[in-house]
Amino acid sequence: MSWLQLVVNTDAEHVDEISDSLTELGALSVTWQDAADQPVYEPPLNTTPIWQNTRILALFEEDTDPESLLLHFHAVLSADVPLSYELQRLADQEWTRVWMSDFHPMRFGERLWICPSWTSPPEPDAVNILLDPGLAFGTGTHPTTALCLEWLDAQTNFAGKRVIDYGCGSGILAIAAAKLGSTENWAVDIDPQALLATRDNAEKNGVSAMIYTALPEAFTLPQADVLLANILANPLISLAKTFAEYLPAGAPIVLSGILQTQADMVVTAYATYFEQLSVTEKEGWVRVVGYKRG
Ligand SMILES: C[S@@+](CC[C@H](N)C(=O)[O-])C[C@H]1O[C@@H](n2cnc3c(N)ncnc32)[C@H](O)[C@@H]1O
Repeated sequence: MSWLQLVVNTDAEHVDEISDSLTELGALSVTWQDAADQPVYEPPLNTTPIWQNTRILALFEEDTDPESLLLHFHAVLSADVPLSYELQRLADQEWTRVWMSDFHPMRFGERLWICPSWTSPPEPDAVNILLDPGLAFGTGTHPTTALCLEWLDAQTNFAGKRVIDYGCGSGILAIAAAKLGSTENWAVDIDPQALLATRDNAEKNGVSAMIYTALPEAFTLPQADVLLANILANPLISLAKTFAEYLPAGAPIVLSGILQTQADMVVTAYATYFEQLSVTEKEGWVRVVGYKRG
């Protein structure tokens, strides 16, 4: 099985517009990464620095016609969007191999470790999550994931909790929550591939019994104790009211995937339903944490 991958380099301001366009064009998944953190695809030396800020990876079915895809891509974007791009054929195996060379155990906060399965956890008594890179986003290398993992690590009262991981990708946040003691963890994603990856990763970590997966349209839940969502700013803003309905008064919400320049608009959208909103920055990305109003 192979995939057609469109790799787009752009500046941080245009991530949302381009990601939305790629979704509109039928991408199976759209993920992004800070180019500086990702040595796999070195930017060409003559690339304007601003275009190197962010790299968007969009995966399409293998039988997608590349010419028609590029034609439509240009048609849906505004003419002044700064970008460079490259089309690649990607086999599942290749995807895994390129990441393996750059993936090593990483610690988040005091006790949470993400370890690839081919390494030995450096601290066997820590909370170790075994996670291998795959097609779904979420290995901990991206600051947006790291911000959520650091928040999770700082929680001391997860025993018996019900958690929602909205935009679960690899399931990394739901699995971390389960390993920290929460008993019912709902992993939700628009991408069926992410739900498969989450189930697979949950099994490898021995927490399958605590993880439930669902597409957003199939997801109904009375209320949870915590909601984490690492998706882009625009979907987060659209989902503010829905998320508020999933939480009782006083329950925390953790939002990530937000550029520093977008923090104010996310805070404004959530202030209607949540209070004590705080913003934490990491490498140009922010996490917003708040508590459901009473
Ligand atoms: C940046 S990844 C986050 C993955 C993982 N939770 C992490 O923290 O690393 C965002 C995920 O959200 C999913 N997603 C994007 N928009 C969504 C939406 N409106 N509803 C549910 N999932 C969405 C994407 O398919 C992707 O898997």
